[in-house]
Amino acid sequence: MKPTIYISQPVSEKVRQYLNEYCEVKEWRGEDRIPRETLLKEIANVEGLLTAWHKIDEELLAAAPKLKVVSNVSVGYNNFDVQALKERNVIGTNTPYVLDDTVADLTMALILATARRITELDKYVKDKKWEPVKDEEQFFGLDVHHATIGIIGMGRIGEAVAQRAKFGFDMDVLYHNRSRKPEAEKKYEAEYCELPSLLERADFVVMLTPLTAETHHLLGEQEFKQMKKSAIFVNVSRGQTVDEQALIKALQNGEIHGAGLDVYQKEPIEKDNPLLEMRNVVTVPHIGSATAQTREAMAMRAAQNIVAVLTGKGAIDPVTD
Ligand SMILES: NC(=O)c1ccc[n+]([C@@H]2O[C@H](COP(=O)([O-])OP(=O)(O)OC[C@H]3O[C@@H](n4cnc5c(N)ncnc54)[C@H](O)[C@@H]3O)[C@@H](O)[C@H]2O)c1
Ligand SMILES: O=C(O)[C@H](O)CO
Repeated sequence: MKPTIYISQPVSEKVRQYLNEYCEVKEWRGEDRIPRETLLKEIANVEGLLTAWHKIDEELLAAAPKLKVVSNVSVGYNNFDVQALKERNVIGTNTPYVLDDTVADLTMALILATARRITELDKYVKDKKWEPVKDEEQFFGLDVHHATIGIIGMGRIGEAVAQRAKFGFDMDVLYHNRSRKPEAEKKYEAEYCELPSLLERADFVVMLTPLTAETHHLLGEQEFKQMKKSAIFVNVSRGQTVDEQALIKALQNGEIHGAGLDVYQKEPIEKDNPLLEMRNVVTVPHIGSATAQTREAMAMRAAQNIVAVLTGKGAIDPVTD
């Protein structure tokens, strides 16, 4: 008999067909995101759950006593209580590698858009304010090429950003990571720095660590003060790796030049968040991996993880801590 799984978010026909080969598939078909109470009821008898954003904690695991695997359609798994999964012998999986280039592209887009004021000046043109001017200084931005990038979290995506920065834009690459990466140092002529030194030297500070207890508010008031006044901060990791109030203050006080943001303390961002009023801040709605090809690859990888566990082969991408 095939194991039953639950899919709490839309997947393509191709992914559904693949899962159907190995599993009885139950699926959320509502217009909106599935409410948690509904999810808890739906998973009462399933062995696998494919999800992307639900909190996977003791309450959810207790509601699904037959569960063997929770497969996240996401590389970040800060929605998992890993200890609770371990205690219940449930395997958690994520989707590394398949999204690295797409997220790195978005990171470079945020760097460029903020430095060259793309969204601000796009609005200016579309607001029909463009008139012949004597002094074009009002349109000036900052150079990205040959500047110094500081990558905090030199993992899979961090390296994909370093590759673009080094070979696409001739940038000097500094990085801070849990451990040194000699191969990356060679490949991108990257220099390892302690955090304060990276913050002092980088023109572009890019946050790419996972959200963990250790990285929660890794950047706060003191760290923004350490950055150059001309620095641009880019966050593509998780909103909570940064103290958002401190970021807002640093921008308001001119302690940094600007910010490019894909992630926020609260998502969707609150309508009265001061970041939304700042011309020097580029905001996008958590779209790091949001291309059709990459989201399909992520969903397929998540499906393969579920099947691998439920057919006894062992997870391809188990999360361990
Ligand atoms: N915005 C988006 O749409 C989007 C998309 C993909 C990933 N992400 C985020 O990016 C994160 C990174 O993804 P990845 O695939 O590169 O992960 P990864 O595990 O390959 O890399 C993370 C790196 O951060 C380092 N790190 C961890 N804790 C640290 C600390 N305290 N100080 C310094 N370095 C630390 C690790 O050593 C590792 O090298 C994900 O966990 C996710 O939160 C966001
Ligand atoms: O961690 C991830 O994969 C992204 O944030 C996608 O949601």
